[in-house]
Amino acid sequence: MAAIRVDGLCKSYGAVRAVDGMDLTVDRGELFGFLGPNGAGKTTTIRALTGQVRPDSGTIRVLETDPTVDPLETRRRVGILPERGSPPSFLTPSEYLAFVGRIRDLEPDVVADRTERWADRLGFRSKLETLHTDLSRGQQQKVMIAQAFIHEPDVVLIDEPLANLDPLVQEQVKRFLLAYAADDNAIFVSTHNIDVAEAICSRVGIVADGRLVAERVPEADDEPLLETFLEYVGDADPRDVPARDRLDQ
Ligand SMILES: Nc1ncnc2c1ncn2[C@@H]1O[C@H](COP(=O)(O)OP(=O)(O)OP(=O)(O)O)[C@@H](O)[C@H]1O
Repeated sequence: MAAIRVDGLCKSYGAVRAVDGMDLTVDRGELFGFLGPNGAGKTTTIRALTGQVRPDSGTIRVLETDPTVDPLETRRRVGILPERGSPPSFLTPSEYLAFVGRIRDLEPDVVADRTERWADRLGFRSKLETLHTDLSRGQQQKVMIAQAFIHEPDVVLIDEPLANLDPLVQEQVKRFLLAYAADDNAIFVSTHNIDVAEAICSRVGIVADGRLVAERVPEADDEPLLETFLEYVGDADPRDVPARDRLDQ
């Protein structure tokens, strides 16, 4: 049974067809890249996968649960790293991760143990008792990565995983994501960074105008992903459009 299955998903906002007949499947063990230009429908699809957006039509199953029927159960079982998410400014990483652990039904000593492991892995141990408001954007992103994985979910949905991280931490996070997916979990990574997709994803779906227009296995394909991307998406080079510079939202 697929970890994520989407069939014929459609969602419009007024006259804008944000998602228009999306079909995709992600199996356990896969690090699936959802690659598309600005406005292609990536975030709307992720929001539908987590039950935050109600589709107009189509079916979705995440770990065999329908997020439109049971969004709370879906959110309990998956990890979510939203693109613009940031931890509450008035809490410290320790307090926030303890809070997330409680919501996820984890024992306090398990949360404390995992908090320390994540703080060591991503290098924010010295900031565990500092209010988020006094942390840099990259340090906050590390805390957000920790909260997405703290309950060791079978499926993790990530919007732009490496935004705001320095190159060393990017490398650590890439390695972690690869190992985590290989351990019979499914990771769904939405990005418009073609280098990230090519470097870490076992399979890449190219999304344009609200639907999947091509799928590639970077390791097995001769054609560079950039070529395929341009073939389907036009002549905008996604390397020219870093997330923080986008103006269209
Ligand atoms: N709440 C909303 N109300 C109206 N239109 C919306 C809303 N959310 C998204 N859209 C529109 O739907 C389309 C798809 O948006 P979406 O955010 O899903 O794209 P995306 O692929 O995530 O883009 P980006 O890479 O820029 O984040 C866009 O045209 C966008 O303007």
